[in-house]
Amino acid sequence: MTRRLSVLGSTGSIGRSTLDVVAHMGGSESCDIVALTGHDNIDLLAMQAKRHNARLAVTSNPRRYGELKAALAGSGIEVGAGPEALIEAASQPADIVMAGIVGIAGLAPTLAAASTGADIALANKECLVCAGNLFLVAIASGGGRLLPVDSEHNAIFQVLETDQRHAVERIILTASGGPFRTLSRSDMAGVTPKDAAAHPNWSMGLKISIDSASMFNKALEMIEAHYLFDMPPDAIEVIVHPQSIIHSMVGYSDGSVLAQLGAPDMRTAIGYALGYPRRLALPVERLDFAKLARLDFHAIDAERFPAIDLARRAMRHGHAQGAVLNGAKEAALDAFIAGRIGFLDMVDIVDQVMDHLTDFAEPPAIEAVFEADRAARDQAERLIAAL
Ligand SMILES: NC(=O)C1=CN([C@@H]2O[C@H](COP(=O)(O)OP(=O)(O)OC[C@H]3O[C@@H](n4cnc5c(N)ncnc54)[C@H](OP(=O)(O)O)[C@@H]3O)[C@@H](O)[C@H]2O)C=CC1
Ligand SMILES: CC(=O)[C@@H](O)[C@H](O)COP(=O)(O)O
Ligand SMILES: [Mn+2]
Repeated sequence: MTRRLSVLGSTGSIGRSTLDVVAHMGGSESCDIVALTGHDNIDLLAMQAKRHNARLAVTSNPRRYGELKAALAGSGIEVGAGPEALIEAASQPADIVMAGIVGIAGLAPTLAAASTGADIALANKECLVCAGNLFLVAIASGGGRLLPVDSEHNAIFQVLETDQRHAVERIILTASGGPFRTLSRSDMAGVTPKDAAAHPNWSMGLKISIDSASMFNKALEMIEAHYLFDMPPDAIEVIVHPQSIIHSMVGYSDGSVLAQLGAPDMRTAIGYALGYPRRLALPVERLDFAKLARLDFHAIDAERFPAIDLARRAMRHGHAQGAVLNGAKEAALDAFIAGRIGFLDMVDIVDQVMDHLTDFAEPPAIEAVFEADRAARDQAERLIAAL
């Protein structure tokens, strides 16, 4: 089967893995590439567009238009730049759109893609974290399917029996624990962005890697699961599983727990979404259980990883509190990467911003999400400046 595919964020970790899956499709499975988008990595974007014979290549950074145009001159590939061109790329008729842009920057183009009725392969977790109900309504009114790509949510999607939804008691998200799984809180105070980006199991973009170290990644994933699977906050558990082999689990009313396992390679989750409901043949490592020998599990230490409690607070509060948490987190993460604040300052800042901004209503439209995001960033910036 040939499907028309657009990749938002094709130059990133998810985008590159997506195109690798496409390149390995065989038999009757293939994709025609409609649009590819990147931001600053113009050389790679142009190379991908040529290699995959894309119809359109767009950089969301308007200052890079000339470079992209020059790189694709004579190729016959249409070129665009800037936020409007990004929305236009996302709105092109396609059967499936991979949402692989990092951060809230992925929200507007993914919503635009959803409204065309395309299936959305959702890697970008911030869409649901910041605009949960709004995003689900956009998917429902567009008529396309929402296919989770985040490895934990993809795992749950794989083991959630649709006709047994009434019997689901809990979902259990696994967390690797990141590079600081065993570090004391006082030692975490001195870590650098490079230390924090060194994920033990997964090769990913810089921001999600650092979020894994602070467990803000898991916090975002709890909120993502809350909306995606319509689960109350108390039915969403997190367990540390250092090997990242079990990607997540679903617990049923008869005591059964179903899990999805696999090597830590995003191509499995991406391939599951691109091929759904069929399974593709993929060149990922096969698990050798004799070599693995054991799988470990530990409770989360909430004192060392307070981001988990912030996620529960955001879910219980509802409304725009996911956007507040994420906006403050994105501002604090940028400040940490820039060397302006320490690792532990990030969670303190988000905590304080969430305490301060509690009055936003349920966002009726994307503008209200951006308003909450902006307020959270402004408040976070004030706290960062005062440190
Ligand atoms: N990487 C992974 O394994 C996983 C990622 N995710 C989620 O998927 C998303 C993407 O993550 P990942 O691939 O690691 O991130 P990367 O940083 O590797 O890639 C991000 C992509 O977004 C583009 N981009 C950056 N800034 C902007 C902007 N302001 N506007 C539009 N596009 C922009 C980048 O372009 P350029 O590089 O050209 O500047 C790049 O194509 C995140 O939400 C992450 O949480 C979820 C599960 C696993
Ligand atoms: C691959 C993926 O989905 C990441 O979100 C991954 O889960 C990060 O691992 P931890 O956040 O559990 O360290
Ligand atoms: Mn994940």
